[in-house]
Amino acid sequence: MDVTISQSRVEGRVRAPPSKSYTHRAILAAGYGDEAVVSDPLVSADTRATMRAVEAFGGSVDRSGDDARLEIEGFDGRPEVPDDVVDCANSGTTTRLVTACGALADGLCVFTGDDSLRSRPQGPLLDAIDQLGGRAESTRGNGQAPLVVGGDTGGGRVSIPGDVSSQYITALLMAGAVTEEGIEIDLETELKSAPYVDITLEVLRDFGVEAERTAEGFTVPGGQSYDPTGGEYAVPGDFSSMSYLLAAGAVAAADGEAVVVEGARPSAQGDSAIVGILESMGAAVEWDREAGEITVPRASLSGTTVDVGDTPDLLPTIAALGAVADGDTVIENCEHVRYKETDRVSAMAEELEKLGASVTEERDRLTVHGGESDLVGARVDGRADHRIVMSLSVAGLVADGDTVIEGGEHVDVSFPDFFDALESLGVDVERAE
Ligand SMILES: O=C(O)C1=C[C@@H](OP(=O)(O)O)[C@@H](O)[C@H](O)C1
Ligand SMILES: C=C(OP(=O)(O)O)C(=O)O
Repeated sequence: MDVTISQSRVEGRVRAPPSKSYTHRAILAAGYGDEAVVSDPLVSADTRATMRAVEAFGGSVDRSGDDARLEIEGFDGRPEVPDDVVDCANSGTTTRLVTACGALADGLCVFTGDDSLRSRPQGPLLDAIDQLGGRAESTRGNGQAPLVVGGDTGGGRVSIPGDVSSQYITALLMAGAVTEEGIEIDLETELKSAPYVDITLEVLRDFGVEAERTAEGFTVPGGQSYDPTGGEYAVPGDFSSMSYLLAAGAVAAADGEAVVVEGARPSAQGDSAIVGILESMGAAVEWDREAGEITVPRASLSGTTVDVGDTPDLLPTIAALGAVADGDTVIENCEHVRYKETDRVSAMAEELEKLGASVTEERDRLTVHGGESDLVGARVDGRADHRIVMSLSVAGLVADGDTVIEGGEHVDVSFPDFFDALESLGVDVERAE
């Protein structure tokens, strides 16, 4: 679907969608348990993939009502061998988290997904399962899905790199809790995307599961059960999704007006760093943490330097902001951002250039030379990647004329109502099937 964004001013209140990361974990945690309710979940293409996997392992997910509550019956620590191949669609989180779960099954599970998913790295997780005595293979022998996993793994000690994906650690911690022995994880390198493991530790704690950081990495004792306090788990708002709304306010709020984003209660999400990043670029952001509201008026932005080691999903947003700001915006420590739905470092460099921005791409650094020329509307490729689509939409608010973004439907992965949210803020959005 092509989406056309016209140069627009924005104002008003908008609610952030629930967190994708928390929703995935809560659904799977409920699956590992006996039964639980997940309230305020994100229902999107990616989280539906995790729901399907829980069902494939023998659980059930009741979405009746208005999707405000998921009633989940779990498989109680013993995943069944799925009747069929499990389709993880576009979701890296689903793939990694359910792969470790599949290693507990008494038989073989097959996990696959779309073209993008089947090009993402899974090798270190397969190797870890192998170290635990399970069976884990890539059908093409290239460390990518389709994956065949099983072996009734009982736990143990693994050594794994931390600089490819933190999701491997999350996957092992979640599965390790229901193994006999538990799992000790030794990190071979520095951990990238570390706050996502903090989210995992928070969700595990809320489901009554003990796990912790150690000098070498992480540890989770075995023989535990998943059971949230009061049988219910509430998902907080998503700061990665919020980043587009906040950026929209900073680049395009009407004179004397602001964008107010609701659902912004503090949590373990590293992507709440977007607030400080906007401030460092000159925006007068106000965050009422108790009310969970962030207010952003338009600002004359200037370039900044950001290390995205902890916050890879903010790279596209920061790159779009950099294209509007004056001076250089330097995004450092970003090699792992190349292993996402697409290579987001290249994708943002190439697509922002189509809008007239000047960008220098290096393996581990992206520099956007803002202020050299005004952005001009053009046809850009969303690369079938929700975050590229949403970030280019932010740039489109400022570009002179119309910006046509190909593949707008991919926002369904994490923020299905994204274009409705923009419209509610006053953006002129046209969707062509
Ligand atoms: O665990 C999670 O919920 C996520 C971890 C991050 O991935 P990596 O750990 O692969 O960097 C992030 O990019 C992704 O969107 C969600
Ligand atoms: C990389 C992302 O998700 P996943 O790894 O789950 O595909 C994302 O949402 O930006």
